[in-house]
Amino acid sequence: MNQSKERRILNFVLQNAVRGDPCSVMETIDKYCSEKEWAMNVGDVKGVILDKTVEEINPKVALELGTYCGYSAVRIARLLKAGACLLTVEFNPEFAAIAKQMIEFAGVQDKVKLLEGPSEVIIPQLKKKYEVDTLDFVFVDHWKDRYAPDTILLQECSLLRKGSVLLADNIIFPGAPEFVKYIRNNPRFQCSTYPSYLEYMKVQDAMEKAVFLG
Ligand SMILES: O=C(NC/C=C/[C@H]1O[C@@H](n2ccc(=O)cc2)[C@H](O)[C@@H]1O)c1cc([N+](=O)[O-])cc(O)c1O
Ligand SMILES: [Mg+2]
Repeated sequence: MNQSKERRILNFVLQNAVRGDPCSVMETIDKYCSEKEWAMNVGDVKGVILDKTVEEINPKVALELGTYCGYSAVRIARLLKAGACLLTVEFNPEFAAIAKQMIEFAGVQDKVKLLEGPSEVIIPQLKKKYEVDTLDFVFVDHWKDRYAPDTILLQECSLLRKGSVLLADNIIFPGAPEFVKYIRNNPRFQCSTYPSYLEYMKVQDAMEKAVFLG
């Protein structure tokens, strides 16, 4: 049976990127997805907003919802300081297997823990099973109708502390209207919007940054 797009992206990286070099892996994925097959990586334009947010926070414990092929996991992990870690949640076994190989090829596997399962199952396990106290940073990039319920779940599980930062992708396209309505009207979050462009396309998109006020 013919291989998936995600498998083709991984193979292109394995054949063309420099092993152990996260930037090379990111550039190679961006090259493939802008020239050959579009894919829903955060990409090189919105990726700069992600970079700046991670560098500003310098998180010790970061969470990503929606690993996909591992592009943003590599992007985030390359910026983490010694002793810091990224927990990334993926529930599609095929994508998880691809992301695992992508993360290892990039050489950031010591900073990344890939958790397989749906976010609504994994989030309540973070404290006891994965020994998380609170999260410094959360990159939200999974199913758009899960953004709001999972933000609520993070609070219910006491995983956010004063100053925890959420960064959500795709606020404009495909859009996450329930999340935007929830977060911007919630006095416990300080929100700011970063207009940008959809990965690999001349289509408007934006990222939303929400700081939990405790
Ligand atoms: O739909 C989008 N993203 C959904 C991502 C979903 C990913 O999150 C995982 N997951 C992990 C845990 C879960 O609980 C649920 C899903 C899924 O298995 C998938 O790997 C999207 C679409 C466009 N677009 O242009 O169409 C652009 C983007 O940047 C996007 O992010
Ligand atoms: Mg996205």
